[in-house]
Amino acid sequence: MLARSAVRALSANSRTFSSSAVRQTKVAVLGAGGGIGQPLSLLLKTDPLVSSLSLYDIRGAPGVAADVSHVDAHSEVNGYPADKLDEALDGVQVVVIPAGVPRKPGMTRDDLFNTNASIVRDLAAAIGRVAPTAHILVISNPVNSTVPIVASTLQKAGVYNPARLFGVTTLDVVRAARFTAGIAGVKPADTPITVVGGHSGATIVPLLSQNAHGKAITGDVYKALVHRIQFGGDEVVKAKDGAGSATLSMAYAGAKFTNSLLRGLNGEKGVITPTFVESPLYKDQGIDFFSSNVELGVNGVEKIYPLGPLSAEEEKLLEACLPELKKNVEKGKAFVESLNPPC
Ligand SMILES: NC(=O)C1=CN([C@@H]2O[C@H](COP(=O)(O)OP(=O)(O)OC[C@H]3O[C@@H](n4cnc5c(N)ncnc54)[C@H](O)[C@@H]3O)[C@@H](O)[C@H]2O)C=CC1
Ligand SMILES: O=C([O-])CC(=O)C(=O)O
Repeated sequence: MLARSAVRALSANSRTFSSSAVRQTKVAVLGAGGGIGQPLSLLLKTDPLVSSLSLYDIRGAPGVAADVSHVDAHSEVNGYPADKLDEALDGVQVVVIPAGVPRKPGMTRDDLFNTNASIVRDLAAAIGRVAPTAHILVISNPVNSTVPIVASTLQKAGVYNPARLFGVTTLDVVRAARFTAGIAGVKPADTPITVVGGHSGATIVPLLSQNAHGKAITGDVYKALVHRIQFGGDEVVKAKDGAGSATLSMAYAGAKFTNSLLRGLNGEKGVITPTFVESPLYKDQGIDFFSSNVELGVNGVEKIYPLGPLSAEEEKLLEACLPELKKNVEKGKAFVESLNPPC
């Protein structure tokens, strides 16, 4: 039988081993009381790479936290009301932001700008102050503008690191895989589709030709598939008929992207997925942010991949994407600059 002191030493060692083998991460959700925030918080609670969850909202976060905290996963959960943003951000390494208003039928994502721009800017300023090295995952629309708003806000605060800022475009990737698989009669796992550009209508560019099943889809079926991927959000807004936009599929996509980032931060190699980041790909055309395949690693963005071979149709989609994306990105940057123009 082992002496009691030897047992204590062994269990101390195994604790040390397990905590260094898998880095556990404190994650905050800002907007945790909302349609996306609630199911996203639940899914993050079940992610073994999350050690602690900080749930913040101007309404209802302590209740959501009390509820989610009963799930028998190991992470601890705390909820913070409107006046406790700084406490919610204390010590977090990853912040996911689904705060802001969703669309109603007849609206574009850009119609959300007037309300969501200042919400996202204020949250970014708090992150810059309290958790300046956190990785920030922006869900709030219009993503094409809210990501530049976060970047410019952090830049002003002198703490911007482009390797740590991500627009979450995973729902486009999820939809592209699902819709393509449905047409091809295969599993979504067989139709991983790279989606590039931005996250609204014509700025969403699915590269179907890079997948064997996607490439086989042509003519009117191809056109309808591209339209459905680009306007999948509108499909949900219409079906919800005034009650908001995609929440459950977005929570799934948000949890999926967060898990990819956490795996990268943990040192896993080869974690590659599309995300909207500061990118060199179209900087020569004045577009600072672009979504393409990105390798995620210990520093966040490790490598930004070029688009690869495009079909003639995809070249045209890209041509339509770039001017609209440029406008959206510039609008976000101008919003922050206009508040305090550079001398
Ligand atoms: N990136 C993407 O693919 C997608 C983005 N979205 C966007 O996500 C956002 C949220 O959508 P839903 O959850 O459906 O809306 P929701 O209205 O159900 O929830 C938003 C939550 O944000 C909270 N909030 C508002 N101001 C806040 C602040 N200053 N600080 C913290 N929390 C604040 C509200 O109290 C509310 O609980 C919308 O802008 C929507 O367009 C939605 C689907 C997909
Ligand atoms: O369509 C919306 O407003 C919400 C969204 O971004 C999406 O579902 O892709």
